[in-house]
Amino acid sequence: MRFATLALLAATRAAGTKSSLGPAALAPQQQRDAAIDALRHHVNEEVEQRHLRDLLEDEARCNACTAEACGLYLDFARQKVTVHTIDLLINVARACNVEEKRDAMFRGEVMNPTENRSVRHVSLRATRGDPYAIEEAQDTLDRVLDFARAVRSRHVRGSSGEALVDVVAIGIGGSSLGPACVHEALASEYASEADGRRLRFIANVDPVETEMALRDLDPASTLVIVISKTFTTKETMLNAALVKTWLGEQYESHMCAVTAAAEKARAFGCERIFGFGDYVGGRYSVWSPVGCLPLALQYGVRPVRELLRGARAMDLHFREAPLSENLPVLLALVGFLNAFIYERDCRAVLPYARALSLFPRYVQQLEMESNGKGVDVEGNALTEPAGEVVFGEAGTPGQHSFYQLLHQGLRVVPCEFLGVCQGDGENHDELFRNFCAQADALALGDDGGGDNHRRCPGDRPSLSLMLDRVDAFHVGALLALYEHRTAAQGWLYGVNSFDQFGVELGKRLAGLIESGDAATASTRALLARYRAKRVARMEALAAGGGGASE
Ligand SMILES: O=P(O)(O)OC[C@H]1O[C@](O)(CO)[C@@H](O)[C@@H]1O
Repeated sequence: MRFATLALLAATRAAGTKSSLGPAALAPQQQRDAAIDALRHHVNEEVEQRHLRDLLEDEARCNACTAEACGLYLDFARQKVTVHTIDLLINVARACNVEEKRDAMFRGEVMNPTENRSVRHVSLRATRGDPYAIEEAQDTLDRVLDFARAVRSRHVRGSSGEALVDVVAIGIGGSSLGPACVHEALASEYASEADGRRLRFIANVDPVETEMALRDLDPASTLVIVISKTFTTKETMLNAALVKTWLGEQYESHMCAVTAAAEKARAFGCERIFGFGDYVGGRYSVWSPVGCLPLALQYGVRPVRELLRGARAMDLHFREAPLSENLPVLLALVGFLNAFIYERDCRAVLPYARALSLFPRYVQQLEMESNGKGVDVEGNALTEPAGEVVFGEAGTPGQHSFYQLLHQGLRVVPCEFLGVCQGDGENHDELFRNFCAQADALALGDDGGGDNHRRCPGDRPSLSLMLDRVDAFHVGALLALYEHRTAAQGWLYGVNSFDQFGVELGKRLAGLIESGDAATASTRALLARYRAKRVARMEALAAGGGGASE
């Protein structure tokens, strides 16, 4: 356990009772340090040594470790907490001004100081009367939905006069992961709304991705959406250029753009443009035309409205529920406890629902790009790491793969299990049994009948989150829950969750390589080999061979 602020704790104790140095008497940083030290001390003395097997026997404690909102039910009884730990965690949230920061975010204050931006994705799912609604965003949504209606009713035609039916969405990072995750989530429940339409995503600059996405699509009946907030992202621009060529000379009527840089989109050849403000970060943009346009084209207006309604319901809950019942805050506190106090570097997100199979990837960007920071919001080096390595996959296949490490490895990986109530038949029942059983197995463990090879130590923390069903409303609520959790956990860490300068360096070095100025001898050698192999392949082709045995 790290004790970066032990000195302050010692000073606090030396100065007398807790109340003599209570929160009100301390500066903000000291309040935070004191609250964290109190939590650390309690965990160290009263919780860490207690096995989850014992903690789970206390029924009152189990009941205290639940909360519910918007059709999502949280059970964190399998976390290494007592009822008192929850109180101390909430003290940490208060000392970090989580409520004040949340309110400032909703008011539209600058929450991203390094880029001098407000953070207003909540306004995208507001209704017109909400105090934090933005008229321009509401107008854009209306335009998006009108356009989707027109396309779906076959009134929008391509250059040859055919109606545009299938959609290819080109974008990367936040301009892809959210929309793709929701698309996958809705595919089964809203199959009849899709009515045979196809929605494909192209993110990776690997040309195989484009080839696979376009395979069996007809350019004459395909609408292409180039999604890029900046309209400068190299991968997206290269993929868009490839697809533009595939569309042929009359590409204009087949293309539209979603961007905050309309001029650049126009220069690329897109006339139909749906914008959004720079107050919406890429990874928080699924509620803008970034997500609403492809999803409304695929599933129609109603599911998109439901998605926004679910997210808005979570916004209201986040704004109004007391901290002890507030789902995003509780998730953030549990995450912080595991990462910061118990020093667990990884976290697994494990949906027991095929529909949520892209959710771990979505959360991965959301959290790792938001909270994977090395300095605090003022630029001071952090003394303890922020952010966790997030990974995961859907359903029982993981149990036959990486769960081995979860059960017996010495690395403890806190898990988040997502289960769904709705679902029929023996297979779904089995899925749900596994959702429950894995959480218990991790917590309880087993002595393996005295055989060390078979022994599972247990005492591995997890939480269980249950959705009533995977429909657009609950998916909206779920994504908004994780967005707010990410922001709240960022405030606990003290970082700016809304910039991402770390991703720039790799882009710059790729640019240097392009201009013949590779940064290291190792890279120069890799490039030389790459080029030599290409030359050999060309020579083999010219000589009539396939180059297969080069
Ligand atoms: O929408 P854009 O500007 O193409 O950016 C795509 C993604 O690239 C990133 O900036 C990271 O490189 C993400 O934050 C963003 O979601």
